[in-house]
Amino acid sequence: MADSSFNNLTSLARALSQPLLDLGESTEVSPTRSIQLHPTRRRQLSSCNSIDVEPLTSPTAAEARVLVINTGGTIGMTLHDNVLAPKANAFVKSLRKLPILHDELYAQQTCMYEYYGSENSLVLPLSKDNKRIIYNVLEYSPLLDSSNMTTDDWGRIGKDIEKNYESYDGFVILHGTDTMAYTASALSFMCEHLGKPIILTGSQVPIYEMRNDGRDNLLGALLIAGQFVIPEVCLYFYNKLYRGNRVTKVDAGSFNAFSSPNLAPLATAEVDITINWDTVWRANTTAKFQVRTELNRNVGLLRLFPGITAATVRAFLQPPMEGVVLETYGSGNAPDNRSDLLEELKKATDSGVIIINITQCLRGTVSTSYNTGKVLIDAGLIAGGDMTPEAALSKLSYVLAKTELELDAKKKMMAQNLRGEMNADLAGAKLVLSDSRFIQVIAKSLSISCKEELEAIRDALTPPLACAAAKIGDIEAIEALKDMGSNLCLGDYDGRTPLHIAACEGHLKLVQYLLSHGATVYAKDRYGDTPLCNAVRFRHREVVKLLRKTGAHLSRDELEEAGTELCSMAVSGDLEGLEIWSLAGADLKKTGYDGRNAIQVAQAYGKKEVVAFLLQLLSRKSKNGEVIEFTATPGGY
Ligand SMILES: NC(=O)C[C@H](N)C(=O)O
Repeated sequence: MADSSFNNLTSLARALSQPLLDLGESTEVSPTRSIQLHPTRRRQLSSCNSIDVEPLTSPTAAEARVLVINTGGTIGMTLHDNVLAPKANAFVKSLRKLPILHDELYAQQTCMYEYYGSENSLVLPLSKDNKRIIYNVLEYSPLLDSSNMTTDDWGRIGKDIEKNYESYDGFVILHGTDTMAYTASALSFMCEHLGKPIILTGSQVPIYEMRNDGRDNLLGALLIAGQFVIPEVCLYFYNKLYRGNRVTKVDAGSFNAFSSPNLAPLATAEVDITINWDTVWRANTTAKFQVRTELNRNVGLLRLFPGITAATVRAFLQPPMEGVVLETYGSGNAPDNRSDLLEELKKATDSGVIIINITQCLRGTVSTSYNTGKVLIDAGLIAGGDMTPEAALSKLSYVLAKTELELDAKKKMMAQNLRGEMNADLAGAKLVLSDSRFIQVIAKSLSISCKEELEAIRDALTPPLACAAAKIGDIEAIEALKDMGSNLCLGDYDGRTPLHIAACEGHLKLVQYLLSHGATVYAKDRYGDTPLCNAVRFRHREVVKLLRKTGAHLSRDELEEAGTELCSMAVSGDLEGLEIWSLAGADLKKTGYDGRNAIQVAQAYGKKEVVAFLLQLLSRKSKNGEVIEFTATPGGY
């Protein structure tokens, strides 16, 4: 019954998805995460009554965690002998004294330092959306002016994110502005299958000065990193969030220092923070997050200028050069009457140097509209579209380091849009829901005419429709909704996304589909549950495995709680439950509330088959490729 009525809905949705009127851009609601305090933290919170403080006004405000990596830059500089230089070990101390960046009372009332460490933990005041963003600052030594940064520093940042990936909801990188666009571009390529926000920011005036842009930039970056699942490397500056590989520094003396000439901002922080979800890169993979730190340094940027000599070009293209970004005129043009130059370029590409053609213009793309552009294609150059020089260079460095690839595969990768760094072919651009007849028929029947009301209807309707389709595993219906422009990572009124529902129901194929079309494994519903928690609870083994493969993980609190859960399953002989929890990443040796682990409890209750099963699971579990063997000891574990 439910199926057939939904099929009708599906065909209705599909039939009505034809464009009728142009009603402007779709601006879907944000998949804001509802991060609630987990029982462990709540218990910790309720037991911390040793401190004589006022009772909490909002004890159940959701908490999110952000890691701030402070690499240096003006934001943390002070004047010495009339020049600015980074000052070590001063940043956190100064933030503690700023009420907009740290709420000491909340930290005290919730015994936050006991739980998250006292040295570098801070907490923002309650956000407009009733969220608490707890952040830890990891300060590098030495702090660097970003002009001193090298590819090794990018690698260090990447590794630190990888190491801490599962413990935080988002990452903020404090960085000097001078080379921030390079680092943002490089990280966007190095971070493969990213599912969480990484936001670079800094300032033009040190945070220690009375008038500065550092406080606002840090605050905005933290609020976005802690509240929105934007799976991208971004740059936040002067109230705007940009895609990191689209920006370039355009002003040395203004707070508005960056520009993203070929892509509108991903978000703006005005009275409200508005995310442009249509532009945000959507996850499309079931692979796990990883950071590639190998980068090829034999790359360079060469800017054409009238009268450049063939000798200069030849010298630049000499070994060990392996990849060059050639900045050409206008829409990708070079002199077609300079065979000496073109020959040098051709010789280099023939010998295996990859040369990417990008424009010297701030805005626009390379094309082959002119013969002066076509000659470069004939010389073996690859069109770099509308990439910034920073993006093109770091992409080249990343792609050339993939030693497992042949030259042709590397060239192909360079021409592809890997992380939204270049404009994909816009032919066949997707329909947005506001263009569809479906929404307009509803709007008409409700006598709705203005764009805002229409958007409100659309945002209210599509997530529950997608969830209803997910309930019965109807991939076609989900596909129809997606084609109408629906964002599949949006949740219903309880923050439950189609992925949550599909995980509960065990629809493996749909889970696979959703993960390949924008759903995020990091979505949390109103109760703080992730799709992984749901799949575990409803015992869908294969779904658990797929979500884990995609990078889903239990939170620190859930891992803590797992000990007690495992013990009670051991007592009841619930082998299936034990296996599912183990697959989800629970530590089978984790102790429960009475200090015993599941094996000890099973032994105490004489559950021999449970002990044997747990031992078998443990011996199967491998860490870093090593099989961990456990043998029963008379005293237990
Ligand atoms: N505003 C800044 O951060 C500039 C500084 N020289 C840097 O890039 O580290």
